[in-house]
Amino acid sequence: MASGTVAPVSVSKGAGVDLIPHQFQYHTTETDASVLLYVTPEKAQAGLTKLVVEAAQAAVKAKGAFTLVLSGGSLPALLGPLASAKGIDWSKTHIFFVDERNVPHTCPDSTFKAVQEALLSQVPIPASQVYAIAEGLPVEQAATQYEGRLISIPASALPRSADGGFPVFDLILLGVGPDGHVASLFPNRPETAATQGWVLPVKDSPKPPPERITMTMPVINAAKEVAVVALGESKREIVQRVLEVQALPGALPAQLVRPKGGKLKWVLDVASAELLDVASWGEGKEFPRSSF
Ligand SMILES: O=C(O)[C@H](O)[C@@H](O)[C@H](O)[C@H](O)COP(=O)(O)O
Repeated sequence: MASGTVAPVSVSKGAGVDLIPHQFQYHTTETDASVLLYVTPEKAQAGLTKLVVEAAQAAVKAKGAFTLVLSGGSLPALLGPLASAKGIDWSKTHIFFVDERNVPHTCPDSTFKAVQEALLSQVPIPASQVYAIAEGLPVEQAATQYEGRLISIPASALPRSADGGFPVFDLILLGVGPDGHVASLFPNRPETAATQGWVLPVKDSPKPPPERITMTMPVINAAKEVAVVALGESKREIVQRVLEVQALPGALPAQLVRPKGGKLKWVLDVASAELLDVASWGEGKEFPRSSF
């Protein structure tokens, strides 16, 4: 099929459908997102690795540094292949956490611990370039301390956005919870609606553990690129709601993820995309698409 032609996209679960990864602009009432749709979680993981490598190479070429921001949950377990990927200069890479549980780094709940085990322990990244939260502080102080560390990074390595002076990270990898939360920005919570500040404390989080720090939505939306990674059948309802259902502002925080000057990608597999009305993808909309 010639590239650029428009045709309905049918997504069938399981073998026999070779939906090789391609990118189409997927316009819904809610979100203009590029969807990277993979047949299996393994292919999605490979696609995610490629996405990170490409962002790293572009950033280092442009400014000599790559700033990568990670989420917790199931995301760290997907990062292993980055350790052997060609094209990432770890001496120029800086790792941050879009949110983090306010627990010791040795605690099983610690996202830093999960990322350390899955990736950082296998790559030559200088410890000073991994921005873990301070341990043992009250959560308000942990948030203030983390924000202070970000603010102290020179704009040469971490540029600031024109509107609001928020940090412009090169790539932020988000997960999405069943209630549509991203980072530790939960539905209808004041932190989610915050328009000021870079890092906020979260208490009584609906998702345990209860105390967290989180970057704010303006920081997420200042990024050059944001990828929301949602794989597997358990994500299919929330993926369909976020991408296809109009919700009140703040009710589905993932719908607030709209990087102003950047790219937004949803990394899905057939299982998580199963409920999407993909047939409408072809209705009168131009889909720059590779061949099937
Ligand atoms: O620290 C956290 O809990 C995460 O940052 C959180 O935002 C996570 O990304 C979502 O809850 C999805 O988690 P799963 O991918 O494990 O469902």
